[in-house]
Amino acid sequence: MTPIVRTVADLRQTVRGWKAAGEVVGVVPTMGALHDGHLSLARAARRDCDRVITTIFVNPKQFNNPDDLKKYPRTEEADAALLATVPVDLIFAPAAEEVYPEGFATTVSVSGVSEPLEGRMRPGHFDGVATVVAKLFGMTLADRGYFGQKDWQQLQVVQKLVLDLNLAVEIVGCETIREVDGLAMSSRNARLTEAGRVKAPVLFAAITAAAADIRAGQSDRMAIREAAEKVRAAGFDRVEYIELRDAGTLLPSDDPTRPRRMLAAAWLDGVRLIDNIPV
Ligand SMILES: Nc1ncnc2c1ncn2[C@@H]1O[C@H](COP(=O)(O)OP(=O)(O)OP(=O)(O)O)[C@@H](O)[C@H]1O
Ligand SMILES: CC(C)(CO)[C@@H](O)C(=O)[O-]
Ligand code: BAL
Repeated sequence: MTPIVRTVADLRQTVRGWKAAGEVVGVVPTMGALHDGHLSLARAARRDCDRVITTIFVNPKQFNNPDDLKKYPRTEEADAALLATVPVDLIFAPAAEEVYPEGFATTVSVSGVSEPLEGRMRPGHFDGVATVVAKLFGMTLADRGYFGQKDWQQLQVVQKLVLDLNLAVEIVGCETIREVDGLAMSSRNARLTEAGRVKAPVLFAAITAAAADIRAGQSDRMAIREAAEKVRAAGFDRVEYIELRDAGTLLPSDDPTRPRRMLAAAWLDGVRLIDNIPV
């Protein structure tokens, strides 16, 4: 079974041994409740690195909604069994007090790219993410960090964090793993009702169609409006946003010569789903 380490001191001791032997260390940060999306990151790390650490930590600082934090699934035993199939070398699963001991007083805040979209809808969320990711890099001494494109804005925030703070971590963005019907895998999908699960793939289908229409010459605004209508007509409770943005800055972009990304967030069955695709 994969060793589960709970303290930074124990983690450091193991990793220092690896580093002394000249080994390259990869880290896959997660909040647990693992699925094939997470495992694809762990497998990518396994291919590239001598040693792979998966962190499992439901980071209270990035939850702007206390109910969401309370309901977040915790399935450590099943997670460890899945990670043993990759396999990874170590699971780091600290308690909240280990990560944020009494007197903890630092917040890492990445301006600009953190602000629109998810940043606007989930105030404080990316400060929590940037703070914990900076800490996880410091704790694990990783050479490479693996993140999913499903959380596209998070990936841009982490890239900027590493650039601005000169962190010696190479960030690897891994493509979104989907269910056969197109729904992006996500731990929160487990909270959908059976009927909701049937409707959920419409989000991906609608943005895929909109991106194709834009490439074929339809106006950005019209294509996005049609996508939002499809999502609502499928029975989603609310579309928070469907936006076409510059893929790097996440600012509005009407320049088709630059890489652009369509990003979406919508509520179904009281569950907030997000997705994004290149345009
Ligand atoms: N379907 C997926 N494909 C690729 N990477 C993914 C996928 N889902 C999550 N990841 C990545 O796994 C890492 C950990 O994500 P996290 O633990 O939040 O899982 P999640 O399924 O996205 O959960 P949530 O329901 O909170 O969105 C992140 O880098 C995230 O982008
Ligand atoms: C990167 C991360 C593990 C930080 O808590 C989290 O935001 C996530 O699971 O995507
Ligand atoms: N998958 C990003 C982490 C979060 O939703 O809080």
